[in-house]
This record gives sequence, structure tokens and C-alpha cells, in this order.
Amino acid sequence: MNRAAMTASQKDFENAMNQVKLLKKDPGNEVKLKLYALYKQATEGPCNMPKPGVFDLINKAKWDAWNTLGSLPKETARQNYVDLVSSLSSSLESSSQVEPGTDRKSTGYETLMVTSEDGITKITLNRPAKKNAINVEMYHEIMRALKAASKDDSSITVLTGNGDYYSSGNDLTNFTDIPPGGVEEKAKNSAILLREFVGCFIDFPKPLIAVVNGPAVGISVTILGLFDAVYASDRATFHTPFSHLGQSPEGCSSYTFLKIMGPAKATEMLVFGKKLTAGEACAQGLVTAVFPDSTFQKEVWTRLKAFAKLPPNAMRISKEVIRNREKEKLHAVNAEECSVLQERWLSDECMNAVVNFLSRKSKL
Ligand SMILES: CCCCC/C=C/CC(=O)SCCNC(=O)CCNC(=O)[C@H](O)C(C)(C)COP(=O)(O)OP(=O)(O)OC[C@H]1O[C@@H](n2cnc3c(N)ncnc32)[C@H](O)[C@@H]1OP(=O)(O)O
Repeated sequence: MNRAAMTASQKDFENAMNQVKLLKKDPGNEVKLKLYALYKQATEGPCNMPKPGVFDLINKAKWDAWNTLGSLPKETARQNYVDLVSSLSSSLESSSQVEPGTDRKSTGYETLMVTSEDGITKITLNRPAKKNAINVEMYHEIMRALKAASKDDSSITVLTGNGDYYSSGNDLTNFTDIPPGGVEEKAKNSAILLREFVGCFIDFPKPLIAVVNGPAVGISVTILGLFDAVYASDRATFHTPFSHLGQSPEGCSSYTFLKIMGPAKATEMLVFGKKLTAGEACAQGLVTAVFPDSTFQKEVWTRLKAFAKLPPNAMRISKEVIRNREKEKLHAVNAEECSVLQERWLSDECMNAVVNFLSRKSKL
């Protein structure tokens, strides 16, 4: 993963320091030492204090923790501190005074709701007024949430949407924020971001489940091939209108969709932009199971809560056995798709499609 793009800001760091003070449960000495060490490394750099004497137990433990970080860069220490606090906020809050059935919400996200309860970390895309279109901030926040979920004490992780849509895919206004280097620089930066984003799904270590509550478009569909299970409401549809938008497949779909549904059906979706119903997507293997919308949430969450009670290490290791031999291939596919897209974004076909949407001349 590109660490530079993931570096926490000074403000994130300060927020995390405040969050630590608000933790309702003591995280234990081991974690406190880790926090201390990361804080010192982030603010002062590598430990060059003299080692305390053997009988000065507390200061020696602190010194050891700090010294272990060696020459870890300040920015990385700051990011690790923010990640650790974020995972503590969700895991400790979830195991403390939570009323049954009440989700605990983690703070620090603008475009997501992230909760952790009953062994499940739930990441909810939360821009319902924009049909959960994924803007640049949301790409970053999803990566951050996945990273925290990979380290927290939940067994499984779920991605879902708030409102009537699961997600309308890439926010097309992402293409309007042109940097000083012009559209070429924008395309290059977008390809870097996309590659890093998809890479997080390829590498995610725990069972990852999509709860597709409504229509799904573009990248929110393609990455489903990297999930371990996909549950859909019968109101959901699956649409990848890349040719309509002058674009090409991403999210490793040029590989995963062919494996899942075969080249003929994959071509209908990825090249001709055929929109599938939930039932069709299930018949083609992209979706695990479909539920009537009226009982969708109840049925899915009952099922997921049962899964989350299974031994977490066994689930993680089984996923590793199933997925690991594909990882290298998936990263190569991801890199290739992003580099093709980088060119596509500069094409007249793509630019016209975006302008048409933004000037409301076209919709899917
Ligand atoms: C870093 C870059 C990585 C790039 C990775 C590439 C990914 C590829 C893709 O994901 S391609 C898919 C892109 N998505 C689309 O083309 C969808 C565009 N949206 C629509 O066609 C329609 O909005 C709709 C069919 C999803 C829903 O139509 P409906 O009539 O029900 O609702 P509205 O159009 O009125 O939408 C409500 C408001 O939401 C805004 N909006 C919806 N989707 C997007 C989007 N993808 N990008 C930006 N904005 C979106 C819409 O503009 C409305 O906003 P307003 O109320 O302010 O007008």
C-alpha cells in the first residue's frame, strides 16, 4: 500500500490524542506502552534517551517500548498511533456498556459510519443524498476503515450503504477538481488512488461481506469479486456502464468476473453495460444469496451474527488458504487496469460522458 497517501495529518493525530482520553475502558498496560512509544516517536523521533536502570521498572518498560520502534519515521508513527486509537475506539467501546442491539459509532469519518458490535465491524457508506457516490474523501476513509477493521477484535467485516442505494460508484465530480498539473496529473493521481484502494480489498485478511441494500453501480460492483460473500436485497441491481462512460473495467473485474461468470456473461456486463437484477447476479455467481427487501436486514444480520460467532482465527486462515495463491495475480491485474484507465480518463469519450452527466444531459 502506498503509505504516503495514507499518512495521518497533525489534526488526525491531535484528534486521536483526545480520543484516548475519552476511552471508557482501560486498554491495558501493553497497549498503553504502545501508545506511549508511538506518541514519543511521532513527536520526538527515535529514542536517544539513556536507558533507565533495571530497578526503574516503569521507565525502563517505557524506554524499551519506544526504543523498539528504532528508526520508524515520525509520519508512520503518527499514522500507526491514529490507527491504533481508531481500532481501540471501536473494539473497546463495543465490549463496554453497549445496550443490546445498539451499535457503537466510531468517530472521525465524514463519509462513513463505522460500528463494531457482536464480532462484526460494519462500514456504512453514508452519502445517501448523493446515492453514496464515492468521492476522494470516501476512498481514503474506506481504506482507513478497512485497515482499522483488519486489526480490531471483530471476526468479520461488512460493507453496506445508507439510504436507497448501495452506491452509485465513482463520484463523477471527482474529475472536476483539476490540479495545477492539469488533466494528465489528475488522471495519474486518480490511478494511484484507485490502485491503492483496490489493493486494500485484495489484501483484506478477514472475511469481507457486502450487504447490498439497493442499486450498485461501477466500482461498487466490480470490487464485489474481491469479497468473500455478497448478500443482496431483491431491490438491488448491478450495473457497470463503463463503455457508456468511455471507461474500462477496474476493481480486478476483468479477471474476477470472467472467473465468476465466464467470458460471455462478463462481457455483457463489462463491455455492453448490461444491468443485472439481484436474481440474475445470483444466478451468475456474483451474489451469494438474495432476500426480499421487506425482510432483508433481519435475515442478513441474523445470518451474519451466527457467522461472527465462528472461531475467528480459523475463518481468517481459511480465507488465506482460499485466496492467497491469487493475490499476486490480482495485484498485477489491478495495476494493469489502473494504467489503462489512466489513459481512458483523458479520452474525449470519457470527458464528454462526465460533462454530460454533470450538465444533467445524461443519466444511467
Ligand atoms: C479516484 C477515481 C477512481 C475512479 C474509479 C472508477 C470507477 C468507475 C465507476 O464507478 S463508473 C460509475 C459512475 N457512476 C455513474 O455514472 C452514476 C451517475 N449517476 C446516475 O446516473 C444517477 O444519479 C443514478 C442513476 C445513480 C440515480 O438517479 P436518480 O434520478 O435516482 O438520482 P439523482 O441523479 O437525482 O441523484 C441524486 C444526487 O446524487 C448525485 N449523484 C448520484 N450519483 C452520482 C455520481 N456517481 N457522481 C456524482 N454525483 C452523483 C446526483 O448528481 C444528485 O445530486 P444533486 O441532488 O446535487 O443534483
